[in-house]
This record gives sequence, C-alpha cells and structure tokens, in this order.
Amino acid sequence: MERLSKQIVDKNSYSEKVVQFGEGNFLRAFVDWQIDVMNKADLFNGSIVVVQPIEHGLTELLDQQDGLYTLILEGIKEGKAVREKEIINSISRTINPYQDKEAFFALAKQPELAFVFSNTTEAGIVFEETDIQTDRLPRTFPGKLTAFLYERYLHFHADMTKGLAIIPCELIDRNGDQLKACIEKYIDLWALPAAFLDWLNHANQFCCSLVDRIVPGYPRDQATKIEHELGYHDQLMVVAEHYHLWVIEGDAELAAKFPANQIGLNTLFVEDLAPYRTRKVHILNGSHTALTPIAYLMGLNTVEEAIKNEKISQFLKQMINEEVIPSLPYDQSDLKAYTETVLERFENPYLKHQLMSIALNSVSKFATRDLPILLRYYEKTGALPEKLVFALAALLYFYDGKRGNETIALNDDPEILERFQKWWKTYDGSLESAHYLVSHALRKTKWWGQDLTKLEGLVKQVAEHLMRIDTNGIALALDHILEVKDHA
Ligand SMILES: NC(=O)c1ccc[n+]([C@@H]2O[C@H](COP(=O)([O-])OP(=O)(O)OC[C@H]3O[C@@H](n4cnc5c(N)ncnc54)[C@H](O)[C@@H]3O)[C@@H](O)[C@H]2O)c1
Ligand SMILES: O=P(O)(O)OC[C@@H](O)[C@@H](O)[C@H](O)[C@H](O)CO
Repeated sequence: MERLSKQIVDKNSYSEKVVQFGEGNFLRAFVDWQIDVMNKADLFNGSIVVVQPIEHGLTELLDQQDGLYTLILEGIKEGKAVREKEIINSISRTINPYQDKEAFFALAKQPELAFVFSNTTEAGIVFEETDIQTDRLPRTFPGKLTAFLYERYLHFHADMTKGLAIIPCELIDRNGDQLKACIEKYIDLWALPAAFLDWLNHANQFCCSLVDRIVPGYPRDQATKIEHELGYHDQLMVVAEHYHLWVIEGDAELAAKFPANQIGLNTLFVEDLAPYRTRKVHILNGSHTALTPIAYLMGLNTVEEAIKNEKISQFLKQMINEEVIPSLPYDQSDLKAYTETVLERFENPYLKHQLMSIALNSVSKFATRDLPILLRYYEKTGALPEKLVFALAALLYFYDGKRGNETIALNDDPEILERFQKWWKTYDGSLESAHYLVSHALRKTKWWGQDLTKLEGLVKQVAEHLMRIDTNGIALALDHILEVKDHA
C-alpha cells in the first residue's frame, strides 16, 4: 500500500504564517485541523512550520509524508454516529532544530510570520538557569523561543510591526503569562538588551488559552482496518472526538486574524478564561484522574467501559454533583449543564480512550485537578468529601502496581514510583501498616503542595478505604461508599 504523501494529495502552497512548537497528537488534531478548516474556507491562507521541541520526535515521520496525515473525528454529532476522515494539509514543512539550527533561525527572519502556537506538555514551559543561549541550541522550549524572538528582533531592527501573537496550548494555569515570564528570565540570565525586552513587551502578544478536545491519538488496534478503508498507509493518523473548544484571551483584532469562529469552529476570544479553565480542569480532567485508578483496578481499560459501569457512573455523578460543583464559585446550573456534556463525551462509543494513558503522572494530576476541590470542600463544610477521599485511596492503591496477577505499567516521576515501592513493602495487611503507608504518602509536601496529614481525619479515612480495597477488592469497597451514601 502506498504511503500518504504529495503523490496522493497536492500540497498546500500558502505562505508560512505559523510557527508551531510541538508535533504531538493534540496539536495535529486541534490547531493544525482548525487552520486546515480555515484554509479550506479561504479564511486564513497560511501554513504552519512545525518545530520539534525536543531531540527525539515525529518530524522525521511527518517529512516522510510531506507533512500530511489523516484526522479521524468520531462520535455522536447532532444525535447521529458520525465518523469523518480528512487529510490535514496545513503543515508546509518541519524543522528539527537539533539537526538544522540554521533553518530554525532562518525561519525567524520570515516577514509574514504572525503566530506561534505550542503544546510541549506540562513539562515544557520551564526556566532552567543552566540553559544556554545561542552558541548551541537552548534546551528548553522557552529558551528556544527567546533565541528565536531575539533573532527576529535583530533581523528586523526592532521593527514594532514584526512581533508575533504567541498562543500556548499547554494545560497549565495562565500558560501565556508563564511562558512570557520564562522568556523575561532568559533575557535577564543572558543579559540581552533592555530594548529587546521593550520589543517583546510592545510588539508581541502573549495570550493565555484553554484547549478542550479528547484526542486518544493513533488508533493502534484499528490501524490496519482504517488504512484499508483509506487506501493508503499513514503512520501519523490521529483519532479525536468531534467536540472542541478553544478559549483564547484576546481582543477582536486578534479574532479577526484567526477567524475560526466565522466558520462555526468553537474558538472563543474572551477577556478572562478563568471560568472555562476552572470548570474543565476540575470537572472533566478531575473526573478522568479520579475514575482511572478505580476503573482500572476493577479490570476496565477505557473511559467508555468505565462510564458504562453502573457503580462507577453513580460514583462519578455523586462526586461531581455533591463535591465538585458546590465547591466551584460559578453558576451552579451552568456547571451542571457542562457536566452533562462531559458525561456524554465520556460515553462516546467510538473513542477508545485508554485509562493507562490518562494515568500518566497521576500524582501531580490529582494534586492539580482533584485535591483543590477536596480542600475547598473541607474549608467550606468542615467535612471531608467522601468520594474524593475514596479516589485518593484508590490512587495510593494503584501505585502498588498490581491488578490481580498483572503488573500495572505505572508511569510517573521515578522518585514517586520508588517511594511507593518502598512504602508498599512495609504494608502487611494491618490497619497500622496502612496508616503508616498513607501518612508517609500524604506528608509529601512536594507532591501535594502541603502536608495533608494535617487535615483532620484524612489519614484515617484513606487508610480505612485502602484496607477495604485490599481485603474485599475495589468493587466491594466502592459498593461500601455508595451504600454509606444510600443509607445516609
Ligand atoms: N490528548 C488529549 O486528549 C489532550 C487534550 C487536551 C490537552 N492535551 C494536552 O496536550 C499535551 C500533549 O498531548 P499530546 O496528546 O499531543 O501528546 P504527545 O505525546 O503526542 O505530544 C507531546 C509533545 O510535547 C513535546 N514535549 C514533550 N516533552 C517536552 C519537553 N520537556 N519540552 C518540550 N517539548 C516537550 C513533544 O516533542 C511532543 O511534541 C498533554 O500534556 C495534554 O495535557 C491533551
Ligand atoms: O492529557 P492529560 O494526560 O493531561 O490528561 C488526560 C485527560 O484528562 C485529557 O487528555 C483530556 O482528555 C483532555 O484534556 C480533554 O480536553
């Protein structure tokens, strides 16, 4: 079978308006798709140069396909099951700056550039004091962007019309502000001129943004079947849901330059994205993180399987409605309506969203997505939210790394994995040893942002759940908390 390439589809010939740091599944199924849709409607007329932000990545595979790949959107659309497949043709070329630093810096000198997009995961927007300036390539993404912008500033002699709109998509709070703060630190560290800082501040725009689309990625299990239907080989096809939301803090002028919403795309330019972010992180991502250990330990593998399980679904609905929503400072009926859409998205029968991919770095995800709600609930009511406490216990149990006779492929910071391994060795089935394990884990300020053993009753409750999970199994332990609620 022939590989997807420009032999199959004519390549776009738009001018290069976008620099994109990152070539992962999410950007290809979201930003590159939106630009493709706008180009096809004659609204953007610009292409993307993809820059690989770390040494090893996918640019080589993209090059083999001339930057082309297939996006498969699956799910229920207006009440009907819809699977749409389209070839995305918005990437003009890729640059691997580790192999071709010159091409990377030459790109900075192209006058028609207007946007920088990025998604380098939560690990990408960082400042490292040991990062080097330009004799070699800076290691970090913000370091590379600083060097890139400096090159542009020098080349165009501080021309105020040559600044860029920089819109990061990383799922971290105030991503635009954090990226800019890193660049300012590099300017200081590398003693770059004050006039460059002035150009950075006045010619460029850093916009915080929030993205939402479930992107399970490459359809490993169905790839052969799909390629047969497509009639070509595509090593970069990517599966996503139809639903999409992009909220960008930006004004009407910026919206006019990126007119995605003019053709019905759900891309909003707003003054403040905090309400959108808060509800998404705590309702959608928080639910994913809370349900993953429970469902996986019950023998389930995907979000759809989990949500179809009556007990898990009941657990999740109670957790969101009784613990999460009342802890959020926004209109409660709006939050309930949003929850309905999230639960429908979780039920998407076409997406095989693997629990183990959500489980990656679960400790830090629990800390940012679920723990703030647990703490707010406690602060507000003086009581501990029982579903979130159970989810925390299931998380600690998950980090023992066993599902029956199977070993769980845990993927987290090595220090976290080592600690759990050590603590679980001390567990002997007694309540005292559960207490010992839980109090050591909850004392880790570095993981949770505070010493959680100080929360009255938390160690005791988590240890009791842990014992129940271990003795009776996760399903009965879950029944227990649902029954406690039923009898209340
Ligand atoms: N997959 C989804 O459903 C989804 C939805 C919304 C948001 N996201 C967010 O998008 C991020 C990327 O998801 P993905 O599915 O595209 O993953 P991916 O593994 O396909 O891509 C990861 C990208 O990040 C880059 N990267 C990784 N570590 C880096 C580092 N230390 N510095 C710089 N760049 C680095 C890689 O080069 C690659 O381009 C995730 O962190 C996730 O939070 C994912
Ligand atoms: O992508 P992660 O690993 O940060 O989190 C897992 C999921 O919660 C996440 O990918 C959601 O599906 C996504 O954020 C939906 O927009």
